[in-house]
Amino acid sequence: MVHINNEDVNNNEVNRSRRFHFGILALQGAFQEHIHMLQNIPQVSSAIPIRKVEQLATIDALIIPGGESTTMALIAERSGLMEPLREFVRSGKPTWGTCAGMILLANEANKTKKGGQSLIGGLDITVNRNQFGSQIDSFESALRIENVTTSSDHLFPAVFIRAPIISSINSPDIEVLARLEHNVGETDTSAIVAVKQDNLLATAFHPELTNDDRLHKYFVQLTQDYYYTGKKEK
Ligand SMILES: NC(=O)CC[C@H](N)C(=O)O
Repeated sequence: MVHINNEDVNNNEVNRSRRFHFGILALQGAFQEHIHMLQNIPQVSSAIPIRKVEQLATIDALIIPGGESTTMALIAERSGLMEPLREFVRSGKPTWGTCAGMILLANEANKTKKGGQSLIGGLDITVNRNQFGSQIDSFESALRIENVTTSSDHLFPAVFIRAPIISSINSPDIEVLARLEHNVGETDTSAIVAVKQDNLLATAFHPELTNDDRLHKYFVQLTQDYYYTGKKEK
């Protein structure tokens, strides 16, 4: 093994060669696809399924996948993961929620089952679950995404499956990254479908179900920036 003496090398360069450990919450839903997508990105050292509390300490960043947010929350409660997940998010470490994962990261959710549902929280947004109803169960839409698609680029192929939308932004710290490009049923182009707040990212759709890894690369970049430029504790 090559030993690098930190004092001989510019500290920054040493840090910038670092690769990162990603965890994907694997209680239910589309976690395997996220793992595959991350594994092909050079800066990713590992992408592991997270099922136990102690695994959270081994990762630099977390993805909460799509699936069924009520089921995921129930399993998380039962396996004692809910509070440690909240703690992970509170620590400021990069976390990305897709679809059901976005619902879980929201501080508030509408159209929840009777009695509400428990959330991890962290993002100052309100989400509307199942925004598109059963008539339009799933659809694909090409999106412009801030920081991810450039004007010369092709748009992002976003797959929406019983998707939520962000119905309200409750803090000036929320950056809107994407809105619907076309009306879908009753939902018009004002509907917000991707946001960022510090190191928290949320998308209403499923980027892991496409061949387009731009959002995964963006999340890896966010993780790099977080560990290179100092942690922004909240
Ligand atoms: N594709 C998805 O993740 C669907 C989310 C699901 N409708 C929920 O409320 O949790």
